[in-house]
Order: sequence, then structure tokens, then C-alpha cells
Amino acid sequence: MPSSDRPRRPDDRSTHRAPKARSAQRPAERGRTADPARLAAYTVLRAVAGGGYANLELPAELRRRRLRGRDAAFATELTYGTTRLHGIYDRIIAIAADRPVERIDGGVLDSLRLGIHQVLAMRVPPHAAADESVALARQVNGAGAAGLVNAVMRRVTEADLDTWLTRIVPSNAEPLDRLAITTSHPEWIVRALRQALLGHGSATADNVEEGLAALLAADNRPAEVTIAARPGLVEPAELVAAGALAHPVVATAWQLTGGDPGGIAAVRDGRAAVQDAGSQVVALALAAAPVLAGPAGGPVTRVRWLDMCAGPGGKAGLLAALARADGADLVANEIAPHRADLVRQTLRPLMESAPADGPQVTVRVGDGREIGADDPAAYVRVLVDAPCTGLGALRRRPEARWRRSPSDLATLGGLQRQLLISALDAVAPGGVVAYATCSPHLAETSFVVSDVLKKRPDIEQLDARSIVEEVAPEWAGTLGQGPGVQLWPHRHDTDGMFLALLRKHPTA
Ligand SMILES: C[S@@+](CC[C@H](N)C(=O)[O-])C[C@H]1O[C@@H](n2cnc3c(N)ncnc32)[C@H](O)[C@@H]1O
Repeated sequence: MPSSDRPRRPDDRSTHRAPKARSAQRPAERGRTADPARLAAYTVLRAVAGGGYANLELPAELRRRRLRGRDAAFATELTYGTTRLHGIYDRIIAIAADRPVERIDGGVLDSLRLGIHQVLAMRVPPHAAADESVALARQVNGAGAAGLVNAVMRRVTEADLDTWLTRIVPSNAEPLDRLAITTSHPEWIVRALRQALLGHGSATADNVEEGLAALLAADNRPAEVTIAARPGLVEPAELVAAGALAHPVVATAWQLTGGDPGGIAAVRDGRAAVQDAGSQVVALALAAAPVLAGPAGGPVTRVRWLDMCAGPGGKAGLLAALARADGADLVANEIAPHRADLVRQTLRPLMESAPADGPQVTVRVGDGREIGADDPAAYVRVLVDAPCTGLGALRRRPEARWRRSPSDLATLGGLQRQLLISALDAVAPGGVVAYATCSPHLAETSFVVSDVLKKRPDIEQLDARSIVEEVAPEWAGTLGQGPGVQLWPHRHDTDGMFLALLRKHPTA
């Protein structure tokens, strides 16, 4: 979709216009056209401003403009970096343009943000960043806007990032507010992450400021592409031949140093999939958790596992392969039909290759909150990968920090508790429920688990650290105070996954 066709925000007074034919332009408007990588980044930023997601819009835009290799890498860093860091850039723009950013057209603001990111974060020479930004603005925002972009870029390039950081922080700012401004995070998120570091036992009062700064910095670094090799479906040699490197800690995880994961045959045909190593650990730990024989006197021959919130299917893909190896069926449930389609798509190789009389994989569309009542005590292992704020995955979802608000916690908190209660009802005596989030926020993690457990004498919480240490031995001693496990981008180079393992009493 061309940028000019994208839906606009109500506040977007964009002068977005298609480039004029050269002959129709006044001489002052003539100049080089913007280069495709910058145009791609601009188009994605406009789509994000209209409610889109950078990680979905960017690949489509790269394909549409046929950008590959270094151009694709440039467009990717430009899009993701600008989206993450525009909290800093908007304060710089307000000073350099001498007006609040709310008074600058949304499209022009994006052209400026992109220009500033190039010069302050990507080491593009100042004159090149300024010239390219003016060319972009002239093409997508119009000649008048190009004049403003020119003036602002000339002012911005007079100082380096450190100098600008000292200018944008008010002299009376509290330390946490200062950190929020200089790391481009909303202040409520900075406070919540600080509490999470302390609450999960991942930092002490003495070193929490250091840990917090490292975490916020990690949120602003691009995450490596990691893929999960689905056990039994792909051999290491195939991934090595495709240029992947074995993850230093997690056996199923492989890292790509560059290139498109879609170029790897095993990823294309669903024997491997893009998945953060922390997410892989959640699935591996659930599969490794010790279950106890129920009242029937021993494990049944073909047991069932459940992934209660499976869309789009990353963990279900790994769990399905692990369940098959264990002789178990997997039921992958998802409430949103279009996301259930994605689960079906990612599980297809496992569904199609299932032996007629062997472990089966099925996808169902439904509300996980009803499974406990509809299907009580039916599953030996249950994963609740709950809908959450995603505050642990900010490095991969560049716009998320600006979209979330504290009020999301109240809405999600009720749903998280209901899903966990349903999972505890759905699990068989002696079976294990894994409660996971890609957020370390205490209100979505430890508080949910402790609230639910208060009313469940039939459930014991396992020390997830020892089980995670089995699948990720090198992380021993880094997993917090237990019994839950919290992974961190700055310590484990994973998304900030939380995991609690809860076992139903065998005689319940
Ligand atoms: C964090 S995502 C799960 C990610 C998934 N496990 C993976 O690894 O790809 C949470 C999912 O829960 C789904 N969901 C939300 N409410 C639900 C409900 N009441 N029952 C089942 N699924 C629900 C959402 O649509 C979303 O796909």
C-alpha cells in the first residue's frame, strides 16, 4: 500500500502527497528523490502511527521495494531504532524547531525523527543525514515541510547525542525521570521495571540502579534473530549449513547473524521457527517438569498436553514436537480465529506427519477460561502463556512502550487470573501448569500466581529454577530468588519471560 493510502490518525494533519512529475516542479522543489530504504522506513513509521506493527509492516515494505542485504538492514535499523528512541528525538525536535512537537504535522515529524536517528545513532555523516532528510521530506511531505526539516536538521547536527541529552533533561528532574528521558521509556515503565528487578530478586537495593540502566539499554538494542529447531524435525547439520550458530545455552535455539530466516529451508517448511530463546525455555521447562502419578495409580498410556493461549503458535510448535517425543497429544487452543489459523499454519508439518496411531496435534478455537469447566482434570501438562503487556519484549516490539498504559494492567490482570484458574482445573492430578508472560511486571507475574494460589490448597508451586537449570544449565545462579523464574534481556539476552510451575496434588 503506498504511504499516501495509509489510514491517518485523527491528529495527523499530514501534507502527505505523491511526488510531482519533475516537469511540474518549481526549480526550488527539485532535488534528488529519497532513497528506497529511507522511504521504506518512513512508510512503516506512518503505518505504525496509524496503529500498525513495525514487525509486520516492515517485512512487507522491504519486499514491496525489493530491498535486500545492506539496504534492508539499514531500513530495519532506521525503522526500529527511530520507533524506540523517538521519545528522545521529539524533545530534541521541540528545542530545534522551537515549538511543541504536537504542532508539527505527523508525517513531517516522522521525517525529522528518521533524520535525527541517522545522525545521532547510526553514524550517518551529518551533511548526508540532513540532505537525505530534506530529499525525503520534499518527496513525501512537500516543499514547505522540506524547509522546516532542513532548518531543524542543521540545528540538530550542531551537537552530538550526549550534548543533546544534557539539554533535554530538565535540571530539576528526579533520577528515574532522567533515566526515562535519556533511555526513551515512559516513566511508568521505568518505575515498574525497577520494582520488578527488586521483586523477582534479580537486583538488590544496592545494585538495582545499575541493573535498571542495563535493562533499559538492552531494550534499545536490536535483538538477534533466534530460531527454534523443533526436536525430531531438523538436524543441527542442516542449520549449521544454513549459517546458523548454536545458541550458547539453550539446546533447541540457533542464532542468525544476518540474513532472512525465510531463506532457511527448515524455517520455510515449519521444521524450525523464529522464536526467542527465553520462549523456548518456557516450553522446554514445562516438558521437563516432574509430574506425579495421579489417583489412577500411574501415568495413562496416551496423555494430553494443552497450550491454552497458543496464537500465533511459537511455543505450541516446540511443545508439539516435545509432546510427540514423549508420546503425548497436544491440543493448541486460541480464542481469536485468525490467530488460530496462524497456529494451524505453524503446526501443519507436525499435524501432517503425525502417525495415525501415534501422538496427535489438534488446534481448537475457544475461550481458555472455559476449558477448566468443560474438560476438567484432562491434561497432564498445561501452558498458560497469558496475554500481557509485553514489557519484557520491548526490544522486539519497538512501538509497544508507547502504546501500553498502566490501565492495561487492570484489564489483563482479571483475564490472567481467570485463565490460570481454568488451567488449574484442566490439569490432571499430579500434572503441571506453566504460567508464563513476556512481561516481568509484578502485577502480571508473581501477584497473579500468589493471588490464585491463596484459594488453591490442591496446588503446590515448584521451584522453577531447578527445572530451568536442567534445560539451561549455564544460567544457574542467575534466575532470581524463586520459586518463579524471571529471565531478562540484559542478563540472559532473551525476552523478559516469567515462568511459574504449579503442580496439582496427585490425590486432588
Ligand atoms: C502471549 S500470546 C501467546 C503466544 C503464544 N503462546 C506463542 O508462543 O506464540 C497470548 C494469546 O492468548 C490469546 N488469548 C487472549 N484471551 C484468550 C482467552 N480467553 N482464551 C484463549 N486465548 C486467549 C491471544 O489472542 C493471544 O494469541
